[in-house]
Amino acid sequence: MKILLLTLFFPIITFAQGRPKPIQKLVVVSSYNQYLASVKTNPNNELVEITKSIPDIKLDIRYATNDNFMQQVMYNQARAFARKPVVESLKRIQRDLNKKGYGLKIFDGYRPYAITVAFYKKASDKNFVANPNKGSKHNRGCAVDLTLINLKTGEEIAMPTSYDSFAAAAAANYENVSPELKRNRNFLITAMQKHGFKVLSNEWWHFDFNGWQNYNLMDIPFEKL
Ligand SMILES: C[C@@H](N)C(=O)N[C@H](C)C(=O)O
Ligand SMILES: [Zn+2]
Repeated sequence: MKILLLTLFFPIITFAQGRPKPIQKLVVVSSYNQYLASVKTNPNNELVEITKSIPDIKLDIRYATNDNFMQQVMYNQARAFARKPVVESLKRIQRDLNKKGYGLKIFDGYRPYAITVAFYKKASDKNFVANPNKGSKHNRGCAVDLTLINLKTGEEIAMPTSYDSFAAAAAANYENVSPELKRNRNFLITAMQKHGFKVLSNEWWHFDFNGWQNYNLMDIPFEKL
């Protein structure tokens, strides 16, 4: 009986153990018509231009300038987009912050997949850029890079590092910073968390929108949107 059971189960076990995990093919939407169809099916898929929904929000789109870690212009247009529910949440955050004398400044939103590929190729430290094998939440229109400004002066609120610094102090829970910087960073993180965003552990400025898994990776340039 024992032998019979072993003979029956052995091939199944080896098959299950020996079979390599199926490689998941990455789906990246690069057709504008396919994107339009997805919006028709679900209006939440729309990539909304952030300034159209929040006209008073400040932009500093570094990837449309040379002033970024790539030291080259990556975007032809200084624009920022995100999926509809992401922008709606940003609007609520901006409203909350404005009441306290602060505002948001956006460094980046939706990022076409091809840009993530270029980042990964050139970045000196791959811990600060998404691996194209998985793609970035920016490619899904579900991540934003941002900071706080003083509403009266328009000046940035001091943070532990500059944007896109590859330093250890960029970590969202880095301890060895002054009480003031820690307060500012935590104030931003709390304001974002309240409306559905989660900070990236090694980048205080990068926030992923909860539910990003429901959105496809995209490779459509800003010019088409
Ligand atoms: C490149 C940096 N601003 C960034 O967004 N990094 C994360 C990890 C990403 O590429 O998704
Ligand atoms: Zn980011």
